[in-house]
Amino acid sequence: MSLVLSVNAGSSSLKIALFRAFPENKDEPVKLLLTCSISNISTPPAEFSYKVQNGSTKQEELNDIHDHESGFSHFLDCLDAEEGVNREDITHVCHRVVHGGDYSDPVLINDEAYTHIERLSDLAPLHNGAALAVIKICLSKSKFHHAKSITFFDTAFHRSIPPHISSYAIDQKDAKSRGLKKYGFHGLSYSFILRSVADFLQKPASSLNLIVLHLGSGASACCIRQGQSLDTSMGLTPLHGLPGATRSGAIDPSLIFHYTNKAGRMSHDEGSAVHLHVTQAEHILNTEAGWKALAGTTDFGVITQKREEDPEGAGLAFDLFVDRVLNYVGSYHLKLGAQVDALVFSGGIGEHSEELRAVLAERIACLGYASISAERNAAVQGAEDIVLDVGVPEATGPRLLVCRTNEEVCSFIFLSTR
Ligand SMILES: Nc1ncnc2c1ncn2[C@@H]1O[C@H](COP(=O)(O)OP(=O)(O)O)[C@@H](O)[C@H]1O
Ligand SMILES: CC(=O)OP(=O)(O)O
Ligand SMILES: [Mg+2]
Repeated sequence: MSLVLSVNAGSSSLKIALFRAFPENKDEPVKLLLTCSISNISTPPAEFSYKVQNGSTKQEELNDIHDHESGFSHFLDCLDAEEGVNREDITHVCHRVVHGGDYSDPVLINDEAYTHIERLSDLAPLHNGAALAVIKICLSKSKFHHAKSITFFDTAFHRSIPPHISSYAIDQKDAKSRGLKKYGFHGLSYSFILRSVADFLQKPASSLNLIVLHLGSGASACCIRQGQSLDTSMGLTPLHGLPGATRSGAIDPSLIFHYTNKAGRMSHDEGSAVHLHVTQAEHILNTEAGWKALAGTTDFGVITQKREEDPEGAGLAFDLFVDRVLNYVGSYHLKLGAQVDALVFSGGIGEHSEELRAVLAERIACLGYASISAERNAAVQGAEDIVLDVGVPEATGPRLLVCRTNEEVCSFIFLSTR
């Protein structure tokens, strides 16, 4: 018997799952033992939830968790108090690492891989550093005696994007020497969704054309053709594409050069302009923009509730998000030659916002997509299924699905099928 820990360091969350595997007996089913989820990780109080399968659940707000490292340490304290679980039995720790550059396969962490991921931290400032902080704890012999740490990269799923889509229209010699191209992210989520939707539709994954919306604190869209990523909305970094909890998403790149910390003033406004260093502008666009800037909250649930009473804040944020999502659905529909099996909603917002699903479904109905069923849409919240159809039962055209994504399981499945 061996225990496998899977860790997903998201921008606002840390999600962890512990599995029991039987490497010596392939017929013995793998068992999920417990899960832990810490959200609002950098805006205390963090929400800590810890659930033992068929056992106890702990849910609390904690002020002493302020980053991924303190969150993971708190999880380990809970794990140590768990009867029947011995940390010594953990043989593998799977880590989701958002930016893997040109790595196409999972990597066993050694000094070289660690340094490589560290170097890529500038390209995923909200993510790679957080994952490395957790990896560092797992590499410490006092914490994990025999465990191997393996990294699974979000970027790997998008290696199939062809050059005319992944290249930027800049000098290709510079672009190639400096690795400046679209990498794309949320790849573990997209590969879990592809596998789950294929099971649900009972079709081979390699035959599916999907438009998938992973809408969470970081939000992206992916165009999947014949089971492979053809395009995705994030780019060189996870900042591009759709706006998120604290990220601006796509902007005119020139905005950076006109941006001052006295919002609205242009650089030619002599005397009053406050010049920001480019890296400060990048920091603001990553951490002070998105819902936080528009509506004063990072919670899309609150935005949804307040959109009528606060049209200039929450209302603007909601409508702007709908507009940006439509940009991608429309263009991906064309890239797939209108041959789409399903549009899939996922991520914290996609899985929980009945309202956003309803508004988006209404807007894309003109392309022949299934009409949304109000009843099925409302029933998503209480359901346990991984994939749900929210279209009306007699619908024709591309299906409307919701998939509860699971990036922790995805890396584990990869490990267990090798
Ligand atoms: N009921 C809800 N309605 C709308 N949005 C929600 C709801 N519940 C959670 N969310 C959104 O989901 C986000 C978290 O998404 P998730 O994919 O779990 O995050 P992360 O990107 O950190 O992995 C929250 O910040 C919140 O905006
Ligand atoms: C890539 C990314 O934005 O990830 P997350 O949504 O987990 O922050
Ligand atoms: Mg996430």
